[in-house]
Amino acid sequence: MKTQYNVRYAASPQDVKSYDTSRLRDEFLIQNLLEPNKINLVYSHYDRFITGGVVPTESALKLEAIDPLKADYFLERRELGIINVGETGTVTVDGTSYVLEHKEALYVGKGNKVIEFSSKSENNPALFYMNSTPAHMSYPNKKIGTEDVEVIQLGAPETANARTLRKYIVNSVVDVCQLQMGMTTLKPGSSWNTMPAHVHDRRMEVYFYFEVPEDQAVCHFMGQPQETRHLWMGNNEAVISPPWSIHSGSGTSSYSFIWGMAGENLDYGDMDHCKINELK
Ligand SMILES: O=C(O)C(=O)C[C@H](O)C(=O)CO
Ligand SMILES: [Zn+2]
Repeated sequence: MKTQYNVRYAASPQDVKSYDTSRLRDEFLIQNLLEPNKINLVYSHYDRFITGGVVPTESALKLEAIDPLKADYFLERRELGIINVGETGTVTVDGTSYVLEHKEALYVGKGNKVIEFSSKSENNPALFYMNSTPAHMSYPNKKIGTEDVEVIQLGAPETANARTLRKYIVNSVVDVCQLQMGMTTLKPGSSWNTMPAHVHDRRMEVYFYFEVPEDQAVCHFMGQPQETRHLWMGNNEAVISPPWSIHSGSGTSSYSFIWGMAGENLDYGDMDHCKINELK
């Protein structure tokens, strides 16, 4: 089987308080997303958000509908965002090909039937990271190059949180139903992302950490602001953040991550910030 998937259910914050390390990791951590010649998908019941990884090597890989969708094709009722974190690759959507270089993205609207992924080089493949959410209408497909993104600088070296945030799939760049995606890169010497931390009860979120050196790690914090937990994460791993949870991390080196969100609104700035000195 070239397409593999698993399902994650939603949990109440009251229940999550009692999870031990392995239960916390089983419920929220997503490992082994990027495997050669495979499409790996995780279907979360938080906003029915799908997190995926596609690594085409010897042949093209086709995105098939998975059983939980009970759909004739994957995008029958969904939209899709793809960011290539590997080498040059191509995504073909109903016969139209989009070449995605490293850190380029593609938005694919509801209703597109045949989505295929390929790499220019089998030995240096594309690494397609994907997020997909239910969609109520069909918006045009759009490639988002590195020059199309909205870039903001956040944090400062003094607070170890200097970082560059790039908005790829937001409604000021591309028409979308509910999906938002972007990428944040820590500046050398800074370790903290998303600090001050925030929650947004209106949206869930998934973070995918990459560019984490092999022998380094990111400690990701989740949970209600006064009841936090942590998960140690390695390169190319993702973590599901429920709407009631903070999502913030500190790395033992600089790193990047892709954030993806879905839910009640498309307002990137709709966040309830937490006072750093009140976190528990
Ligand atoms: O570094 C940051 O801050 C982020 O990247 C925050 C995410 O974009 C986010 O959590 C949006 O809700
Ligand atoms: Zn957030």
